[in-house]
Amino acid sequence: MTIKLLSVASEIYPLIKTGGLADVAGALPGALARQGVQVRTLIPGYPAVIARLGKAKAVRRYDDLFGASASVLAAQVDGLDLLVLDAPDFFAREGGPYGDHGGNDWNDNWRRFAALSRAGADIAADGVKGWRPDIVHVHDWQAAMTAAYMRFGPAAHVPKVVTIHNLAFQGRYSAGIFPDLGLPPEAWGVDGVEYYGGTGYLKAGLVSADAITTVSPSYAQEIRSAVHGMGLDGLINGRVDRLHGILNGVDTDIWNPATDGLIAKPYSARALGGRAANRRALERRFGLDHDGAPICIIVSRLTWQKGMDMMIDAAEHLVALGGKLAVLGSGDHPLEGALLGAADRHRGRIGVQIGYDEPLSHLMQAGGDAILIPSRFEPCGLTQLYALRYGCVPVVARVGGLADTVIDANEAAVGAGAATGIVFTPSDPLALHGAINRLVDLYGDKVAWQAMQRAGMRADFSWPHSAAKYADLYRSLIAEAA
Ligand SMILES: Nc1ncnc2c1ncn2[C@@H]1O[C@H](COP(=O)(O)OP(=O)(O)O[C@H]2O[C@H](CO)[C@@H](O)[C@H](O)[C@H]2O)[C@@H](O)[C@H]1O
Repeated sequence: MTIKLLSVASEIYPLIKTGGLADVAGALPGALARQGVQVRTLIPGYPAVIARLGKAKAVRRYDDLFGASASVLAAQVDGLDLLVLDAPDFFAREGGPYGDHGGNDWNDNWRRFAALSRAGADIAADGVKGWRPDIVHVHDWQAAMTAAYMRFGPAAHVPKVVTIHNLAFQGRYSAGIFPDLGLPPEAWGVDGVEYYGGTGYLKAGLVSADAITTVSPSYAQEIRSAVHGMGLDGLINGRVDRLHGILNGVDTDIWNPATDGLIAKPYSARALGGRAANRRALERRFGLDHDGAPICIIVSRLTWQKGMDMMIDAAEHLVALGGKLAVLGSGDHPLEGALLGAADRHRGRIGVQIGYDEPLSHLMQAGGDAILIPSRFEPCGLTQLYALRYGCVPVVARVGGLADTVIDANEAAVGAGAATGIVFTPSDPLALHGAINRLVDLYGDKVAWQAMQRAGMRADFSWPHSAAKYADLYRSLIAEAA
């Protein structure tokens, strides 16, 4: 039996992306189709989305959705079956999906994402033009309230899955918004949307879901602890029988060094020599010296989560050892400034580009020798998966999905040809320095290094395995609800 699934997300690649959530929301529908799951994805009608719609049909209209007139448009874009919440009052704005160009969150985000979630629950209840979902899968706090609206409304019987991509973002607001959310009074309370005296969107989703998933097995364990649970560990432990860790995958149509049109020269594990042209292109792009020293790359949000504050010292250390560094990212302004300062001090050795540049991220994976990911926590991490596929050796902290996907180059693993990267713990400056020492040493041993590159390129983190796990989960929840 084909399963009809409504996915609700606040971003989706290739239409709108600020991070890994978009990659997952964009790749899962195709992977799930091969598992007999037909996905339609509800997303907000940001300008970038509306611009791509072409011929779209209004399949639902609202005169007053949290004070705005809105409609749901159905369209196919790049093979994605989309339902777009077109609500210009909420989404037709200059800036990013969550805030203005200056990085300030919109102050009506509570209303914008309650509206998205309300629309999701309405589609779950009524369907659109005869299409009714058998199950609803929502992503992160921006969509999590869908599960609460469903639970306290006519779609209560439809199974709901909430996926946590990052517990650090929870959608916490004051208690004062509750009367405007349009939920019944019984939704207020410890088993509902109330969260430490305020309103918690992700929390409301987690208590309302039939299954909670997160994006790696290790992170599923870690969030049960106070250190990584970010205030929700009690709730998560109480629902542990409903908790699943399913690893993200790589969209191998987009991330394939043999066919990638965004890199200087395609290559494969058998013909690694092709990387040299990408390496040179990367050096040119970042103004790095042309020499044989290892090039480390960073493609990341520049934040505390990603351990980027540790990178300022670590960059000095890498340069002192003769290495080079190319950074692409944006985020905390002081960190951006500090990295630019390091690049100024070390011309030819450190290059920094502040901003978001999808094509450049491909060239970096293809030309970099190693990618540095010193995250303090990492629900899954996608850049190490792309790196593995591109023969760019990951140097990662042993947390979350990083721990689940990279095999450390200890003596035994190197001897067995199994090593795929360098894994260090804890996520602190000392251990990061140690990892950089190991990286520079290992890079000097060309045979061991290439063996590591090839082992990483052979590792299979494509979507079929994970999509099968999601499909099994959906089938069991549908059977349970029947
Ligand atoms: N400046 C830039 N220019 C171009 N591309 C850039 C970029 N900065 C980042 N990217 C890209 O954005 C994505 C980031 O994905 P990650 O999984 O690493 O982290 P993120 O923290 O956003 O996602 C959260 O959700 C995902 C999905 O579940 C989890 O893997 C992760 O652990 C969790 O923190 C990658 O595709 C990367 O290439």
